[in-house]
Amino acid sequence: MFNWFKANQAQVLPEALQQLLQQWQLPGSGVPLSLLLHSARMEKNTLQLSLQLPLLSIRQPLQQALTEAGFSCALQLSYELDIAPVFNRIKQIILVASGKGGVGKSTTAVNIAAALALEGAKVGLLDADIYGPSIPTMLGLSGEKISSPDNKLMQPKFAHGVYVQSIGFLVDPQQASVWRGPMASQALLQLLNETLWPELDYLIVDMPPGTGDIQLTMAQKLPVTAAIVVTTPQDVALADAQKAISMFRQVNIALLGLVENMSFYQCSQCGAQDDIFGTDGGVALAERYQVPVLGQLPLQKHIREQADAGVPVVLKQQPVAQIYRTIGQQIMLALHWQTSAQQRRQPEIIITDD
Ligand SMILES: Nc1ncnc2c1ncn2[C@@H]1O[C@H](COP(=O)(O)OP(=O)(O)OP(=O)(O)O)[C@@H](O)[C@H]1O
Repeated sequence: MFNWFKANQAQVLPEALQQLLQQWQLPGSGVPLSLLLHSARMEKNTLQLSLQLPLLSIRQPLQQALTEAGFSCALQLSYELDIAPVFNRIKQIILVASGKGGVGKSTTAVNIAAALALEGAKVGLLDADIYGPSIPTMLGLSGEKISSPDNKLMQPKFAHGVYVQSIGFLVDPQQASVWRGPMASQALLQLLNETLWPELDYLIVDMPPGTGDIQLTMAQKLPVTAAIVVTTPQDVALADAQKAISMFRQVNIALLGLVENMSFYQCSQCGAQDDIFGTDGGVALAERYQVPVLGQLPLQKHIREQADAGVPVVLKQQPVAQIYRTIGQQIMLALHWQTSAQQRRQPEIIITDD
């Protein structure tokens, strides 16, 4: 249970407001807000909620619910992730993988990273795709070179709310694509180790496509929190996605779920849909392996255009942006439930006069 107020510092919340906060659920997921609260307090007509997750997207609907219930207070959201870092100042590392190339893994990684940043999270994105580091282009950073203030550690780039490091900033992609497993995983570890990452809640790693030696070694060497597999719905991609799921199971990395990309084609003119890669293949695969489907994205011109323009589509007023935001939120929630109870801060004791 959480605190309604901190003793001696603020007034007790009115009963009706306590009730509203008890009952209110996150739009979409239906998760009770009360499960995600550290504390709630009213100060100078501002309701201050300290959350266990960065969830800026709830501000507007919650404010609306408060107004509708007759509370005219302002709303202030803050968060504190009670998780011990897995690596230096990085709290969680999430791999984005695919069994097959070209299914939209990097596009998904970029949009998820930007979606988490929109929630107010501290996010990093590490582009480990030695076969085609496309993250710099997708974040408008192509041609950039990494600088090192102390000639030892590298300064990550910052774009659209995300700290970025890419193998593409450092080496010629032609050269990197012929690396063998140990070289590639060594380079990845170096990128992780020798970058001046600030404090991060989430570091998203865009893995090279496939399930071979390189991917396996990388997955094993990194202090990974969890993974996501991106697939398209057609049979050839699904067979490879299956291998990716097996690979993570083999090395005991928790799989948060599947993202089915290019689930259907959506015409940018008339909105008509067509299942050019088949229907719900990713959903069937997820069912078979008992993993959640985090989201289904259409094959849509806006997604590709925004990727080429260096501004992830999630930042735009597009219906598809909401799908990425939902995926981002699901990832945060899944990681949150996964975190062991012991790791979380114990709730503070409420001291009252009676
Ligand atoms: N849902 C989508 N709708 C339209 N275009 C998309 C979609 N997803 C990805 N693309 C486009 O498809 C191309 C490949 O995407 P992306 O680079 O993300 O794939 P990948 O799986 O990371 O590839 P690689 O195997 O090279 O790592 C890009 O041009 C991207 O803009």
